[in-house]
Amino acid sequence: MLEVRHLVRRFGAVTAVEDMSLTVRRGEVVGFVGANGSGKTTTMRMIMGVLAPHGGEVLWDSRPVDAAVRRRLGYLPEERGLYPKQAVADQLVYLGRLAGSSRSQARQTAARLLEELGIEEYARSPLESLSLGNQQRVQVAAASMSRPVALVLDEPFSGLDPQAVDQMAQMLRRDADRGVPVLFSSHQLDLVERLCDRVVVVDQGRVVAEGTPGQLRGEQDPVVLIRLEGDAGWLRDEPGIEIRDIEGRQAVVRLGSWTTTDLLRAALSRGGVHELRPWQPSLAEIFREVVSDASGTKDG
Ligand SMILES: Nc1ncnc2c1ncn2[C@@H]1O[C@H](COP(=O)(O)OP(=O)(O)OP(=O)(O)O)[C@@H](O)[C@H]1O
Repeated sequence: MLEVRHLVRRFGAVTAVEDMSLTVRRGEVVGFVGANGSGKTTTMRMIMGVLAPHGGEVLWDSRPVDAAVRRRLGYLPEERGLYPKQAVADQLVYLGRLAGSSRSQARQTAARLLEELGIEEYARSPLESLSLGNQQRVQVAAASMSRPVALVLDEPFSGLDPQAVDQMAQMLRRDADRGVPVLFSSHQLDLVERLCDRVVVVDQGRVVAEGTPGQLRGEQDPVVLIRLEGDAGWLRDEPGIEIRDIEGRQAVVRLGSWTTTDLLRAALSRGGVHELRPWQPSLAEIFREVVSDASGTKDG
């Protein structure tokens, strides 16, 4: 189990990470989401020991991570970091050997990873001759060469086409199923929602929400969809509810101080109601909400 406890990191006057705590258990894929500059990369760098924390600690199986454990953490850094001119497979084999594999073991692992990621045909090509998306796949293969005990991936999905996204997602899921905790950052919230067991939402260097996508939804006021016989515009003038979306006869409404019955009664007094049902907000909507709530609390 990978644990981050109360990490702090400043850069001059800027506090990039204020008080970051999170856990990634074996078999779990955890999505790390937050606006630009919210402290995800800085946290990952501290997990990897690339950057020293100003407070807090990183634990592996309840013990502070040391150099030996760090060698076994697979890392996809934001700045990437393979050699553009060297052949893809050679770099992977080199990384495998650095992590203690024999040459033949490393070759086997490299071949398997390239195949899983659908880029085996480029094994002998220099990295720079690949498209950016394919280079990205090689970078992720590189993070997996050390037979990692955990994976820490900074935006592994950025720049990938839908097919590559699926291959990468399957690979991470397979790693997790083998017992490897996976932490990855992403701005693609639909993907995070699809792939993750848990989501950690950060804002201004601290965790503002955490849980399964289902739990995060449960913490919100109920949101309902209502479809009326007539125009739904009157809902805009009702205090105590919040319009999320409104178009013609249909609206998506956050109930706030209203109950579903209040809404039904108000709607029926104005005509027929064709449909009234719970609305599942997307992770993107939840994200907007928790981040704006957290910023509001701070400013106030
Ligand atoms: N080396 C550095 N020197 C100065 N400031 C830094 C440095 N690294 C990060 N920061 C600042 O720390 C804050 C957090 O940055 P960080 O890169 O961790 O955010 P992030 O959540 O990964 O953002 P993004 O989603 O844009 O990658 C930002 O304000 C950033 O400008």
